[in-house]
Amino acid sequence: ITGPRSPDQVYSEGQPYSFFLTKVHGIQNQYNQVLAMDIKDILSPIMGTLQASCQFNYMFEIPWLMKQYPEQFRSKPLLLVHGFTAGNKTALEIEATKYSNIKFCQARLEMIYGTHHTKMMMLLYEEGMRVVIHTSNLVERDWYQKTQGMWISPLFPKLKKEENKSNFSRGDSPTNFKKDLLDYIGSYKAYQLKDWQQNIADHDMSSAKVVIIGSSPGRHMAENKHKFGHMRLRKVLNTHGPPKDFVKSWPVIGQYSSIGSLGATKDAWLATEFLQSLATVEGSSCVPLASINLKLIFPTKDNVRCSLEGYPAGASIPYSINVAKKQTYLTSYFHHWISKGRGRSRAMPHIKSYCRPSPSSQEVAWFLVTSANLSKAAWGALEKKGSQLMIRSYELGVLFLPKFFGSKKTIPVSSDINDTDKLLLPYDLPLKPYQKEDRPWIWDIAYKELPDCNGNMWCPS
Ligand SMILES: O=C(O)c1c[nH]c2c(Br)cccc2c1=O
Repeated sequence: ITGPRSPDQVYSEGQPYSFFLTKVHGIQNQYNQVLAMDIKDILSPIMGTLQASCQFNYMFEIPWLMKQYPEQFRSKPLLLVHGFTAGNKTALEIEATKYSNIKFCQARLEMIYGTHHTKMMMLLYEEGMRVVIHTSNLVERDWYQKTQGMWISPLFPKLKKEENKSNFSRGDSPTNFKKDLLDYIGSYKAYQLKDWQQNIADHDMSSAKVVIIGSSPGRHMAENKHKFGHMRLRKVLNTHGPPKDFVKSWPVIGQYSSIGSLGATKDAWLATEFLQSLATVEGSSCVPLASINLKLIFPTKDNVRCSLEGYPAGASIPYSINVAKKQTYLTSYFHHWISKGRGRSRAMPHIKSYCRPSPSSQEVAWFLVTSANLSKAAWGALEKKGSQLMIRSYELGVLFLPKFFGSKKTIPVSSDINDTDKLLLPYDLPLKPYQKEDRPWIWDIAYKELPDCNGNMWCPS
């Protein structure tokens, strides 16, 4: 079909991977008609008759959010799960005063510098329940001219009464989606989430094909060491990852919109502990790391300057000069943000994704879309001789593994929107490495030499 599609048509065209990007204002139509959804599409009555919803996120603009729900759903119970404290928490509650259907759950953040990054919608319908795990804040500018990703679950039917009496794991999938989602939500230890835990338990999620990869703040040790963060990814790839010899020469790609302090050298965390997890293969995680080619995608200052939003796009790419100057070794890993295939080279990335592509770029051994940036806060850092993993923030993502999509060893990928039978990547392959004059975007320094596409300079105060 050519021309505008209804959300359910876009949804079915995106199966079986169900990985979509957000629509972008100001690019050619065809790039928004294929495998792209707006928040209004997700919340459309065509996707289900809403009874209640729960929005996990980091940033919220409540009046804007309410307008994204269809009129007839705006009075349905809405639970907002956030990480705000003190003044920010009060401000959020004041913003919601006039909406009597809104309730709050403040996620515990006991680790300093931790944030509640997780972005998830749980949608309870008359017809069943749907889960959306994505990368966009619930603010207008995150859904306007950025590249954002989302996984939209199937419509999970309600379990018949007698079925779910036994225990929570009734109606789970081969990927343990339901159990892992309940474990993640359980890690909040918040009574306000009890009803939604029950909603999950009450639904048949056996059709979920993705694996949950979450992060929850804390020091995770012993049997919990592989429950979250990069050790969770290591465990899942150890169990379900590619055969060692099959991917020997395959690179690993990290793509994100912010970078934390990763240590003074590549061997402090990035090229050792973190790469060890990303490069994990079936049956063993002991891979000679020096042989693995790690490629990082991060927008250059010119990518931002020439973007649809201009320099202001950089207000959502918070890489600070004080962090960057301590880790100039990263530049040798960096690659441009280029997304010609998806029409999004000028729609700056706020999506975070990781994958293991073949040298030919035709297939991947796995693909992960997540809220987790390139930071120890998000992925965790091993402590006490590797006996515990310290994570500061809440994060959530979904991992696509070949075996759960019926194929033997790989998932075919493309960035050409005509290949809708493949997993469509958010950026072009092969990647373009930084040249020596390229600089990563840094958000807290001035750019006064060249104006952006709106004729403005960037003078952060
Ligand atoms: O995870 C996210 O969505 C984000 C986390 N931190 C941010 C900061 Br700090 C400044 C501006 C934007 C973001 C952001 O978008």
